[in-house]
Amino acid sequence: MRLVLIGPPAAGKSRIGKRVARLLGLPFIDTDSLVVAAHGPISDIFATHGEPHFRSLERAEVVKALSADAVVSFGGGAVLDAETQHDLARHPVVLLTVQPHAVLSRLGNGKRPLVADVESWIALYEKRRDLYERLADHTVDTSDRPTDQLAAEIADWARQNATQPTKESTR
Ligand SMILES: Nc1ncnc2c1ncn2[C@@H]1O[C@H](COP(=O)(O)OP(=O)(O)O)[C@@H](O)[C@H]1O
Ligand SMILES: O=C(O)C1=C[C@@H](OP(=O)(O)O)[C@@H](O)[C@H](O)C1
Ligand SMILES: [Mg+2]
Repeated sequence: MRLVLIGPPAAGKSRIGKRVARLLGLPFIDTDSLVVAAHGPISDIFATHGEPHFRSLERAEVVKALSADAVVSFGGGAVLDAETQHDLARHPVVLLTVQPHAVLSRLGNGKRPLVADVESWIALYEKRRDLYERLADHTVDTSDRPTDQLAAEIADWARQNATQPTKESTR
């Protein structure tokens, strides 16, 4: 079984994905963690080489991640890649959303070069919203519920829906 979590920064993809993986007894893969392990901090990559370079490193890790039976949490912008969009048609995709009121307290660590504050987060989300929704098979809002509860709900959805070999015929 494979499950992919997408959504805007601070939606909880990394934290909730890890818990979902544990509940399903699957490995957990976070594409950002793979990029950091191979190339160093994301903010350094953006500062030194720019966003397009980060996106190509990210795409390479997405390809590796999608070849494993695992719960895979993407970085928020991984879905901008056209080939990744195409690849996602073959995988069950859960979109995690979060509302602006819940974002501020989650943006603490300054590790996200594209979202310095809630205003930039809103602008980024508005630009990507249609894309996220188009790619998703199931959507869960994470604004006002504890991560354990959200992870249990997503794991239940996955048990019922994520074992189909393909969803392309339903698109
Ligand atoms: N449901 C939630 N309720 C409260 N805080 C959350 C929730 N989900 C995630 N967080 C917190 O929000 C921050 C961002 O979560 P993270 O998993 O890194 O998001 P993403 O990977 O989508 O950017 C982290 O500090 C995390 O602990
Ligand atoms: O949305 C984006 O473009 C990004 C989201 C980040 O990951 P999270 O969504 O896990 O914060 C990280 O990949 C990078 O800072 C770019
Ligand atoms: Mg993350």
